[in-house]
Amino acid sequence: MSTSPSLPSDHQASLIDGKGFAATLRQQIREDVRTFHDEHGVTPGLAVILVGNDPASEVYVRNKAIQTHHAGMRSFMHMLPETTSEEELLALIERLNHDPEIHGILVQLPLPNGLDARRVTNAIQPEKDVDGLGEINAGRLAIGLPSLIPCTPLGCLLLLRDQLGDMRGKHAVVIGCSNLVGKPLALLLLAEGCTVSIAHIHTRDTAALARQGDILVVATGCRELVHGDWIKPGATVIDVGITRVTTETGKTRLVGDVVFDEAVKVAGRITPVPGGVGPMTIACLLKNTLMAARLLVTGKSE
Ligand SMILES: Nc1nc2c(c(=O)[nH]1)N[C@@H](CN(C=O)c1ccc(C(=O)N[C@@H](CCC(=O)O)C(=O)O)cc1)CN2
Ligand SMILES: [Mg+2]
Repeated sequence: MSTSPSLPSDHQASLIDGKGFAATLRQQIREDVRTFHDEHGVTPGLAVILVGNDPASEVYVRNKAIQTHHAGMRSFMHMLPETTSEEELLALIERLNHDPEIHGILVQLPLPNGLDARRVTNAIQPEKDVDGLGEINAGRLAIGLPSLIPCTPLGCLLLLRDQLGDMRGKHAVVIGCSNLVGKPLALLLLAEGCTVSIAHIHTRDTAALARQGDILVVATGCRELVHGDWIKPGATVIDVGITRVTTETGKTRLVGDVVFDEAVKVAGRITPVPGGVGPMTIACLLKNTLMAARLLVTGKSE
């Protein structure tokens, strides 16, 4: 791979510190939770449901519980066996929907085979759907109404706003069109005034499209898909991928969807993996939980 003639040969992108940004956001949320409690006498409560024993999911839900407590909110964990039926899961969600101490509910994904994620996610009361994955919140986002926004795309948006400010007129290329990240993020960037292109499995020349992006977001789950020569010199690159790989020495490390060592020589700014987008996901979950509590208690979002 050769670097662009428009960049000095020793060019290095600046790193977008998602870990630091998320820590600051969590501290702000902690203060807002205290103020909310002082004003309304209510402590926001988040219910997290994990079905089965996926090791990565177990780590994520444990971190969600720890960070919920740190933010001054109440955490309610429901660890269900792999054998849980859809009816049992739906019955639990129905109970949580009616529980006044619970303001946010999420079901950790992926669900074990045999459980219909769409049906389960849709059973969550839209006002408590802090993952923003139900059809009501997804539909509201699509038509530009206020909604609970999925946590990872919200995290990407907050990082991009912090880095770039006004994004009107910028060409944002989003590679990946999942309901969890790519599609909602494309809609959020459209609302920011970007011209948005979405690349997916059938896109003819993804590299050529990617090279047009002032902003390039990669959320495919396909490790190190994007090479340095896919990136427009000076572009802002957001790498959403997280894949754990085992090195020759037997140790494990995380890699993104972007070949970092190549991208860093071309991009203007880039999120590292780990420490980029990942930490924003849980910080934004806490933000959504406080927002849901505020809406449920006061009927207002601010
Ligand atoms: N119901 C949901 N399920 C899943 C979501 C989600 O938002 N809602 N997202 C992911 C998993 N996830 C949270 O649930 C998550 C992923 C990554 C991180 C994170 O902090 N990553 C770190 C690295 C952590 C590590 O060492 O493994 C980083 O990138 O720096 C937090 C949360 C799928 N499921
Ligand atoms: Mg490759």
